[in-house]
Amino acid sequence: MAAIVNPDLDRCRSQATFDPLLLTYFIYDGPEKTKRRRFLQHLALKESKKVNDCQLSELSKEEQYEVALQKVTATYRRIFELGLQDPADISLYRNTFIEGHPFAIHVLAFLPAVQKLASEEQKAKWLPLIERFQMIGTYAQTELGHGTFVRGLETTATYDPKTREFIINSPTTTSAKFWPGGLGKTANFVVLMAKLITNGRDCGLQSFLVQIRDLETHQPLPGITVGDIGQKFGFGFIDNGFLILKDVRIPRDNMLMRYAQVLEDGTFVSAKNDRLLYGSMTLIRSHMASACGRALAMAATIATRYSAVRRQSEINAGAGEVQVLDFQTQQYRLFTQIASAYALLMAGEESSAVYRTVSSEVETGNLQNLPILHALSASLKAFSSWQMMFGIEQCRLACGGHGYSSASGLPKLYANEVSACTYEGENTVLCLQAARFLIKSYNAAEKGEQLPSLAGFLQAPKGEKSRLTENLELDQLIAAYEHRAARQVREANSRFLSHLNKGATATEAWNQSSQSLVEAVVTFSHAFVVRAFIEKVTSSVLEPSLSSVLIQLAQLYALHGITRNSGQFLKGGYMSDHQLEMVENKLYELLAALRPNAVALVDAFEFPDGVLDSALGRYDGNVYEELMEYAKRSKLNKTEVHPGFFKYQKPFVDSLKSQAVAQSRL
Ligand SMILES: CCCCCCCCCCCCCCCCCCCCCC(=O)SCCNC(=O)CCNC(=O)[C@H](O)C(C)(C)COP(=O)(O)OP(=O)(O)OC[C@H]1O[C@@H](n2cnc3c(N)ncnc32)[C@H](O)[C@@H]1OP(=O)(O)O
Ligand SMILES: Cc1cc2nc3c(=O)[nH]c(=O)nc-3n(C[C@H](O)[C@H](O)[C@H](O)COP(=O)(O)OP(=O)(O)OC[C@H]3O[C@@H](n4cnc5c(N)ncnc54)[C@H](O)[C@@H]3O)c2cc1C
Repeated sequence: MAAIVNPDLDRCRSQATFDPLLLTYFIYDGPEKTKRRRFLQHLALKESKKVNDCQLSELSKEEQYEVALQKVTATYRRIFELGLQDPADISLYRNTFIEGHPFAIHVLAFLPAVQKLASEEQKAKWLPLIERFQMIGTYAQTELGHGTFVRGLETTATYDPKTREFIINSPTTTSAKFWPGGLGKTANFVVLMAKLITNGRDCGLQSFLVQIRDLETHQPLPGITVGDIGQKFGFGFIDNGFLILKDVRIPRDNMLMRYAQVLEDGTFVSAKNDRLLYGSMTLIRSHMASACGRALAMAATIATRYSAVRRQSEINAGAGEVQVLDFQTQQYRLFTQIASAYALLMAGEESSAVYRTVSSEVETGNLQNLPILHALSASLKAFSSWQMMFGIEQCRLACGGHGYSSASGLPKLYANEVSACTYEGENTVLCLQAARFLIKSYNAAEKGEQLPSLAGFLQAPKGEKSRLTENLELDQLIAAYEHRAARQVREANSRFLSHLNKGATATEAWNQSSQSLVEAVVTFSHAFVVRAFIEKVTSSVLEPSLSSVLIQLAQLYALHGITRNSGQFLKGGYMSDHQLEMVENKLYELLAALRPNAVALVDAFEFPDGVLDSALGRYDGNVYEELMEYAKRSKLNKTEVHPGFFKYQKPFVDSLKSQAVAQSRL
């Protein structure tokens, strides 16, 4: 029997001015893909329940690990049985079946690292085993003492030409590998980043395939000390681990030799470009805007549906309590996050497309656009994970007290997803990487050189004024963001030069201007996202009813950024006070205009309830019933009287009672 839908939520749905199904097609690339998506999600949820129906977030870390392992093995068993081949189908099926699992780094980093860094011969030998999970691996780069500064890694791989082996060592406490996902208990292989030493010479960082556990007994091999790193902020289902290597010998052939090689006599042949070694990091970074957009879309769905169901306080005295979604402050909080989710999803599509283009160029030996890909993937990874982090928290706060309950699904979403600000490169550090590209491009532009299109905005004439009017022209919104970015890059460059002129070395001057550089990179990414959002909406063939709502959403995204950073748009008189006031007024108008469409905008993401895993975000809006059920399931309710009552509480109360009696007798 179909569940009765909460009438407030039902009414919100009926108020929509567009057909959400058309928006779903727009998000997921047409009716065919949407149909397939629904089919796979339905199948995955049904089968997942059969394997184990418990909620991971209700379990201890050890239990989470075990259930996640049970589920991920069942997932892949089914993926093979179903014959799924398309990576998009596989990740959709897996991510619906299970929210997270210990094979994540095997799939996301170990496999791509071998694909990218191994020679053809090595790939032919290892990839079939890796793809069929006969080898399960992780990407072991970070050490206790170094994550960011990769050149500072201390693990050594010393070549012994007599035996044609590398001898791997962790020479110091800080050289222990630390953090790799799946290392603690799951992996039997690692792609290991280590300093290559051959013929007595340090040849810098290289990658090696190292077996760490026996394939049958799973015991660590001789010379290997390995384990889990313990409780974390989130990601309880992944066994991030540590690894210490002592005189571990691997054959010469286990160095991943696509780009650099060590010959049998120990001669080192260097790569055409050392940075190719960082390829799997770039791959993940390039796809992270989409992943962040998805996470924010989940949070926005939960908070928006709940805000349609939740009634509290009156706007007009005596007229009854209103849906909290009717408060302008709530609309501001939530609609700006819905807009951000869409913006990140579109920007993610764009950055994945850039990744595909540049990586196929790299495959043919053309490295010309590698710096562009690095700058874009690094800066967008940082920007989108920061926006997602801030956005999920806004959604959680927008749910009031119930947002603090695990039943809302929001605490675990935040705790898991916030790690994206750190893994694959700490955000600030990645911004500073992108800053190198922007500053170089800026100086090239000053010399009148042609710039790649990504940096083309730096060539815009200075001293322009904004021509944005009440019509909120989309080209003027892009122009405003690109003007702001160009100005921030120029200012950061001036700071850098002024420190140089005062006698600082280049690296000191860079450090003294680094906050300014990071801010410039944030404005650059923001401009990229605004452009990607607007271009995707305007270049797609859409029903007018849908197109007008998406344009409103893109305008809201852009206006929100202007009001939050108004100082930067006012600088140099680019925008006038009058324009800024107009922007604020228009933003408030857009909130009211989007109100009838809010629920449809999040419904269109089509997150199944089983994926949202939230009492507040249920499609049927039966929030209160589910919250009560959730409370009743609390483990503390298993007994009417907790044993702690007799162990601690009663003796304590009784002791005070007898003391009081004793005192009253004095
Ligand atoms: C459908 C398709 C599906 C596809 C699937 C796709 C996947 C989908 C993904 C979805 C995800 C959701 C699920 C998540 C689950 C959990 C996952 C958790 C995973 C966590 C894994 C990790 O966490 S794993 C460790 C990552 N650990 C770092 O991330 C270290 C940061 N640290 C550095 O990255 C370097 O250390 C740092 C700072 C650059 C300095 O390195 P350094 O000192 O050597 O370099 P310098 O600063 O001197 O720079 C020297 C020159 O190299 C240039 N350059 C530098 N990097 C470059 C590069 N990558 N490419 C090109 N060029 C590069 C630079 O631009 C300079 O160029 P120039 O000189 O011309 O300016
Ligand atoms: C959930 C999770 C999963 C992970 N999975 C893996 C994995 O599978 N494999 C793996 O190898 N690693 C993994 N890591 C490690 C991760 O990649 C690193 O933690 C990350 O790259 C940050 O490096 P760090 O820890 O050394 O931070 P640090 O660099 O020590 O950062 C501390 C502070 O110093 C600042 N800082 C550092 N250097 C600079 C600089 N040059 N300029 C300005 N500021 C600077 C940072 O901005 C930050 O504020 C994982 C981490 C997490 C949290």
